[in-house]
Amino acid sequence: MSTNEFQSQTKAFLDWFNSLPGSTFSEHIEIRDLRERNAGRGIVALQDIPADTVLFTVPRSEIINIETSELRAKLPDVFLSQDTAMDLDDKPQQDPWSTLIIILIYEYFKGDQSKWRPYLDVLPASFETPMFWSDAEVEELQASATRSKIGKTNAEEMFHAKILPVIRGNPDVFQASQAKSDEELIQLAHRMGSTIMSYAFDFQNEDEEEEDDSEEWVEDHETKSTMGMVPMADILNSDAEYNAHVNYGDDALTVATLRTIKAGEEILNYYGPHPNSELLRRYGYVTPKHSRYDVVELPWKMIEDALTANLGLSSEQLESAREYLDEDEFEETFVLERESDEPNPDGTFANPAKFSDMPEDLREQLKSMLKAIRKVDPSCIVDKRKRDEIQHTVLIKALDALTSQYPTTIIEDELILSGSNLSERRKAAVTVRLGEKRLLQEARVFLSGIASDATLDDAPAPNKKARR
Ligand SMILES: C[S@@+](CC[C@H](N)C(=O)[O-])C[C@H]1O[C@@H](n2cnc3c(N)ncnc32)[C@H](O)[C@@H]1O
Repeated sequence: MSTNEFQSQTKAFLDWFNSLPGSTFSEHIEIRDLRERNAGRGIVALQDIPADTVLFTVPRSEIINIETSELRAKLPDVFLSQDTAMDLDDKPQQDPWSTLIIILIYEYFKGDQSKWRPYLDVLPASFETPMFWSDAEVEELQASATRSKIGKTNAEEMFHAKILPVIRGNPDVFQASQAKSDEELIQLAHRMGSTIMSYAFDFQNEDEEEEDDSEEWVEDHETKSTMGMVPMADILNSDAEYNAHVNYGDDALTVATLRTIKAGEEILNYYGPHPNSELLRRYGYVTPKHSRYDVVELPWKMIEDALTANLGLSSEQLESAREYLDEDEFEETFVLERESDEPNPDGTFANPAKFSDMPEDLREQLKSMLKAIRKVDPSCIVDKRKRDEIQHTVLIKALDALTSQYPTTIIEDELILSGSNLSERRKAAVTVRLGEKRLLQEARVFLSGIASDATLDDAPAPNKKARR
């Protein structure tokens, strides 16, 4: 898109936003074209702005969600089932995700008649997330577990089950849809789904959350959450260190600075403590600062393979040992991550993240497995000291096995990244896999640092992890 076209869309959006009753937009900030650094639009400070300054205000009435959309009244049956959490007349129950996709498709088809048209015009039509990558581009992620999370097929199954029937079943409501093939509608659902993934805000149980925000509770009440598109708040880009945040007021959302922002600095929101793999999957970009949250998924199978090789177990012995393990507690994969404090209240970090221990649940499962093997064949593991040695060796071997599944080394990846003419997608993929390899290396160094005669149980206790 030409710079002129891009800027006139930005201006139309800002004029529209300023015309909304109850909206505010500080004269000390500006929406800027950041495409040169592949960041689309963003908001930049025009002068130094002190901490705790409100930058803009978005009235709740202008958010696109089930509360503000006319669709709820037009298609009560479709959205009723979400409230009652029941399937009605075999119609699939809509969830917050599918609900917002349908609402956005409805507004898209309304074209100029949509009250959100200038806002919809500044939302993206294409995406850099791996869902839209070629096979060769995905291959660049190498052994990253994120490859199994791209989920294009699942998304399309959902669109066929929940989105298409609503549109096709209500041609008078989605009038412009009649000229579209099913395939075109699926592509439109992809576009809206990806927009939601990288732009929507989650208004999960806001009122109740104040009473009790334990993770358990949130899981129990998942169906009550709603998602919404918040004009202007979603123009903010993000990084692991950020300088602004969104306050959820009763009538409006306000965005305020967390610390002094210098003239020319970008205003950055916080999308969450995501590893680069997740940032890429959801938002289509990566940043050096997010690598502190990188994770690696270690499959239990690799631990078992290392155990089998180390102890010379037969597959029958392994099977028998596995039967002793508690099925309900059994984990197939373990997440390796660094210990990272929560960001400071001003959005900065006090300390770098640091690998401080193998996952507790992995150590427990390995210990249980070793006890089980001892029951199957007492000669394998004669005493506790031997058991600790085996644990140590097996963990190192498993890390090495996982590392060897990445076809290139850390040094090779660093060389690739320092080269020129790298496509943005390749750069992102190499950054993700390199971050995972570095974490694996740190885990290995950590394990090697524990003297082989010390027990893993003597390893430093993990401190509080950042909440995910
Ligand atoms: C909520 S939107 C932010 C506004 C967006 N830049 C735009 O032009 O509409 C999220 C998207 O912005 C981009 N983005 C956000 N933070 C970024 C960053 N630090 N670097 C590069 N791109 C970023 C990514 O494309 C992401 O999917």
